Amino acid sequence: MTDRSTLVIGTRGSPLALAQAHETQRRLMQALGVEADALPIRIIKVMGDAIQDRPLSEAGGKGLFTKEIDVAQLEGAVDIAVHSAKDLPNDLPDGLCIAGYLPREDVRDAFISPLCGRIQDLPHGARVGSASLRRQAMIRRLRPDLDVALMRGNVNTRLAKIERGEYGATLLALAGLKRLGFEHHVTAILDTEEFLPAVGQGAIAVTARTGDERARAAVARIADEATGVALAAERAFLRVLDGSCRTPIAGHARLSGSEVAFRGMVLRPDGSQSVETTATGGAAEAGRLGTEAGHEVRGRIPPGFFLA
Ligand SMILES: NCc1[nH]cc(CCC(=O)O)c1CC(=O)O
Repeated sequence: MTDRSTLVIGTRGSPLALAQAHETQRRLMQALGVEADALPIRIIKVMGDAIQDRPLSEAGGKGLFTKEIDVAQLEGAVDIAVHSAKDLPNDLPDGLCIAGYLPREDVRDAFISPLCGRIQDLPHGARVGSASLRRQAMIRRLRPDLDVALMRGNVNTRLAKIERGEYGATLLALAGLKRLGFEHHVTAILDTEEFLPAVGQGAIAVTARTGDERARAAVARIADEATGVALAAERAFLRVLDGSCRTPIAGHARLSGSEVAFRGMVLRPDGSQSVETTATGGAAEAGRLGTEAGHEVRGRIPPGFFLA
């Protein structure tokens, strides 16, 4: 266990992860009325940042962005950890829990290209880079003629690849671009109607040891209820459908008043087919809503759907 007077924040070392850790630190300083030195940030190296030459879906295993942080947290080297909700596996290891989510950033994807203003206007066969199976399938659905290629690396690296002309366009989460101050790189923001975001996109999850009441109470002070409700629905949907990390899945829940509206989708990797559902229900039932939506979609997936 670390010093009682401090709460050590664990994070990956990518620029976006650090921005998210600093946002968490800032919010905790304000909520708890303490200085930054009471909330030290400790960077932990993770496998997902080391592998840059292949899709992470081929690198094997879940939690490539979280495992080493989980270990540090369970050993007591860090007390809370800051994760992009999107990169958090369905099941946390025993002994860790999501203590809260920060208020969600914009959930939408951004289109970035020096060539044109919209995916629809890209030249025939243009090379579009993305590492996300969901984005690859969605792009192919809109434009089967494009050359959709793997693009790895953190947000900064990907923007550099566009600037060097290695790719004609890419898609990135608007949330990450905003947090890095890179909004000016955005060519167009994609409506959730035509381009459904990933489960958890734009949300930051803060984890703690299940038995660490002090850390959990601190995070509860900065936790956003509406984001928690939306994420309960989205993560429940993912849990039902994600047999593997090779499945293009999208899902987005929104809370208005006490009602949750959810939309979820699975796509064939080549974008030729998709199965989609919408559901609404009470906020208290968000998890069940997502689970039922998942079962409903799963029941309509044709045989061989994912084997494109
Ligand atoms: N998988 C990488 C990742 N994890 C979270 C974000 C962006 C921030 C977010 O969605 O909260 C990104 C980059 C991207 O998809 O553009």
